[in-house]
Amino acid sequence: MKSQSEPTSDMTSDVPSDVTSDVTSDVTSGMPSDVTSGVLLSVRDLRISFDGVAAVRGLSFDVREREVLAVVGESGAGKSLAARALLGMLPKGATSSGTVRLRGETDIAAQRGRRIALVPQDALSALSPVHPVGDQLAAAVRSVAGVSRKEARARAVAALDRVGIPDAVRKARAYPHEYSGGMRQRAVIAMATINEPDVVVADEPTTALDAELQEQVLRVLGEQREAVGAALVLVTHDLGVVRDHADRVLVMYAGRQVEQGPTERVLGRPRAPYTAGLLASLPPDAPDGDPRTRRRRLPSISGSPPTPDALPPGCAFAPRCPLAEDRCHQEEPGTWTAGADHEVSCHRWDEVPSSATELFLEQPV
Ligand SMILES: Nc1ncnc2c1ncn2[C@@H]1O[C@H](COP(=O)(O)OP(=O)(O)OP(=O)(O)O)[C@@H](O)[C@H]1O
Repeated sequence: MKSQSEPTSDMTSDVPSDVTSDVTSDVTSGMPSDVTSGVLLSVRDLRISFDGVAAVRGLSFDVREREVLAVVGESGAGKSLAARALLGMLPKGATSSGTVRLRGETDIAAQRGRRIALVPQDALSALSPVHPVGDQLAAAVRSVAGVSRKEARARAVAALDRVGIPDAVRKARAYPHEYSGGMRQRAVIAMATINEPDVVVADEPTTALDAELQEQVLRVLGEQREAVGAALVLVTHDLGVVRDHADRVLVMYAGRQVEQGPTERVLGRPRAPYTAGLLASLPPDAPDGDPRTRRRRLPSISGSPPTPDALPPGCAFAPRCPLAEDRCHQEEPGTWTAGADHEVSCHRWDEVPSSATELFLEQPV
């Protein structure tokens, strides 16, 4: 017998009800070409501000069918805001413009939980503490598919089993606080993928976990999104994760795109000094870290990113950039094509050396 009300059917419903989804308000007219070009999700000139201060400043990118797009950058770059905009889940006080289209549709909020789903940083925020996990998954199923309670329940247990929750029948009856951190994050992945969405947005999904669990959870996320054929937008500050898991990468700094393109191209031959700086900062013990960093002290990009209300003139990265020259401090760079499907926003992109990480390495002692 159930004494509590039905659990929420939408994993995003724990988000404050004051979220806005006005990002879709500026709808491009005409027939969306992305519907026929393998582009699932199309973002154009996304801008997000708080009290007139711009935190995301004109972001455009596409997510294609089944691809993994990583969004990477330091803290405050605007990654989470951009990710939330994809789901029509901006925080209170945010104003936005630009276009987000999912398979040509602009009413993203209506598609949340079915065609697009979130794996948040903190699993507890996605799960109700007062309902058993299995009930929450079953409710998510019933919100989309006209199936019986029994069938929804069976799908919930199967989903928990698929993400590697041992004794899924019993665990389905347990509450979130009875799960370990890693298990909770698996349950949230099960929740995000149970309705076979087209796109999963994972916002730093392993931040709260230790290193071993991080790898496990990323593996499970990869397996599940492949199993349901979804694309994945993976927000991370870790280029090691990008290299291991992403087909394409969007590098952000101070609310703007710095560089985007296929992971191999962007990390193999970064054209923006900022990307090179992030690469040079990969820990020396990272399996794919630049071997040169192992011989020297771990470098980092000196200084810290500006806050949105204190952006420097010109390129926001210029004060930290070893290649900055006068115009970098005066004019914001446009966007150039550096190769097939490879864009860069840097005045000096074609002068960045092939050994760009060297720009940030300390000299041997
Ligand atoms: N609710 C909010 N109210 C006011 N400003 C906000 C709010 N959320 C974000 N911002 C501003 O937007 C900036 C970008 O935030 P965002 O969370 O997208 O950064 P991020 O790149 O995801 O960083 P992190 O890796 O630390 O999560 C913040 O530094 C802050 O200045």
